Amino acid sequence: MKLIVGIGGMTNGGKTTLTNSLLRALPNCCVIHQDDFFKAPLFQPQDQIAVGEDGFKQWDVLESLDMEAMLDTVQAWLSSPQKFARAHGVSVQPEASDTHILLLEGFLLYSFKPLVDLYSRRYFLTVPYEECKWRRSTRNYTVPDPPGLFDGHVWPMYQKYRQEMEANGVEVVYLDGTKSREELFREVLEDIQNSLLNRSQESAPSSACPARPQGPGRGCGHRTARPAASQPDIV
Ligand SMILES: Nc1ncnc2c1ncn2[C@@H]1O[C@H](COP(=O)(O)OP(=O)(O)OP(=O)(O)O)[C@@H](O)[C@H]1O
Ligand SMILES: NC(=O)c1ccc[n+]([C@@H]2O[C@H](CO)[C@@H](O)[C@H]2O)c1
Repeated sequence: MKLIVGIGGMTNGGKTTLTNSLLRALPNCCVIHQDDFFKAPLFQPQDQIAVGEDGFKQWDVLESLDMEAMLDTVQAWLSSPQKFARAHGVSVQPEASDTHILLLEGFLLYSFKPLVDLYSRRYFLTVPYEECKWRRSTRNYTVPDPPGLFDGHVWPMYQKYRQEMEANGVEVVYLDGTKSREELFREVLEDIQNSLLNRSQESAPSSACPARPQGPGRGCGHRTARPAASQPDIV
């Protein structure tokens, strides 16, 4: 069973923090960080990041990311999660060897069409504007934010892409990033575990579920876990 989970949402919503906790807790779990696909690798010239009419480097637009390369990496995982795990130093747990989870972490996860349908779960972390701006001001990015970047570029692009995502009907599970790290972790871990349980019950041979009270084609009637909240599992 393969599950691709998106940990998306706004800058400084807490995506990396949550992702790292989930990575430690979930079996056979790999991660791909969208920030690794900026067209400006560390220690190389940043000439692929356009400068806008506002004078700011346009970091927060999809064109600044090599999304084809990110998609290739996801497809490498899909074609052999075992091999991908080994190559990324994740040791496969024998007792859960048929379960593989891929976390995608990033701020523009749901704006690149070829990726959108690959997710089994799409989470979207948000915090209020003031909190976001404050958290961002405390960060040290490899390329420091020039003065005015947040209000002039980062926040307007966040609003634009979020509006597009919603207008396109992409279903996400919103998470309140002002909750404690522990609460967010528990909430998402439980939801992913329920997805796994539902998936394994759906794929169980029908002989394991002789009584099908929900009628043909509706899956196993022994479902005990909370049903998936927002969209079917499709991987
Ligand atoms: N639940 C939380 N409550 C309070 N602070 C948090 C929480 N989660 C993360 N933080 C803090 O907020 C800041 C951003 O967290 P993190 O790096 O996880 O966010 P992010 O969404 O990955 O950011 P970006 O992708 O923009 O770098 C960090 O200083 C982190 O310690
Ligand atoms: N990771 C980087 O190289 C980098 C460089 C410049 C800006 N950023 C910011 O990262 C955020 C996404 O995590 C975006 O809001 C970028 O502005 C990242």
